[in-house]
Amino acid sequence: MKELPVVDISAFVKPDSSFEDKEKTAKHVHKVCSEIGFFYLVGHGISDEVVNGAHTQAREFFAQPKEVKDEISIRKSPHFRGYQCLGENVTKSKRDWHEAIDLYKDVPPNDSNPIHGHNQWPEKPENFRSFFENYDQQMDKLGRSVMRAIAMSLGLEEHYFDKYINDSYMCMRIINYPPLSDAAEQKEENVGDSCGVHCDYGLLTFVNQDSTKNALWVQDQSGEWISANPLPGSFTVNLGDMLKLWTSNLYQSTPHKVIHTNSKAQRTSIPYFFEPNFDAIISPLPLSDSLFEGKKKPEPFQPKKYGDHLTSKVLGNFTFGDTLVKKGYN
Ligand SMILES: N=C(N)NCCCC[C@H](N)C(=O)O
Ligand SMILES: O=C(O)CCC(=O)C(=O)O
Ligand SMILES: [Fe+2]
Repeated sequence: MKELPVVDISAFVKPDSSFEDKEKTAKHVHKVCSEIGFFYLVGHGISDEVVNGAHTQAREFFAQPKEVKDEISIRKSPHFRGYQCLGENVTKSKRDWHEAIDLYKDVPPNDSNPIHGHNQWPEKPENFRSFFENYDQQMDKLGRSVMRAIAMSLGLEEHYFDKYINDSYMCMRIINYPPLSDAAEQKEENVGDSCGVHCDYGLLTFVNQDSTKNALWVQDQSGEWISANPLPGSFTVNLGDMLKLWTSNLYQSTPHKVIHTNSKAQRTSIPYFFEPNFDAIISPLPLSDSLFEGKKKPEPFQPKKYGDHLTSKVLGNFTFGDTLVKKGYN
């Protein structure tokens, strides 16, 4: 069985690393991003306490009765932020069998786009909000470090991406997956997977998985599905659509899905999406032909504003999407 590669990012996390150490890491990053676009990240500097704490917070929130969780229901937010119950998220017209809290960068509501607004935070657990605000800060810093490695891996200056990510539009999902068999037992209609096949929308996703095995699956370039079993001490990282666009398909925005069937236990996972600035225009980078060794360099893609891509995806993600369209959000 194939396994995902491991990337040690410490040369970009520690201050005062040598240029040689960074170059070595960047070379490896290049190989991994062009071959699969999914890897385990170690040497990231985030403490076990923070990594595990996210699961403790998540489990405590999801263990509450539905009425309590619905106090911050996403249906109450015109900004797509808050709690979505089982089956409320949709992927490729099928209902996903998970419940989640969706968070985005907190910004004043603004008529230019429906997603802009404030998050909904639960009353309990008590320190949930401060925990995840701190988590966001730490992950944002890590995202910038990995983007410096990505810049060098593409033969660009280390800080090339800084101006595109200095106001990154954070997205985070705090997810709970009951076993998929529950949906069948409860005769739920139109349920697909725990989370159906999709690619992520931005730059880098840092998935903080619990220890459940054989749940997250990744499709490689040959079409084979590989299990992204959690590796203790690592984040499971994948690239999003904006890196694929930036690199004209040299780097992969890898399709993945979640199927949680193999146990009676709930699975928690907290993907942190490190994104460009909302208004960043992503235009294909002027990459050297030599980077494409062996591969055909495709015609550059059309430039896109990241925020437009995010909005078009998010608007289609919920069972109540039609209502939103009728309300004039689309
Ligand atoms: N912010 C991100 N990347 N969220 C990914 C959610 C994936 C499932 C969603 N229903 C979909 O179809 O995309
Ligand atoms: O549950 C996971 O580990 C991954 C979830 C995911 O792919 C997503 O929410 O985009
Ligand atoms: Fe994903």
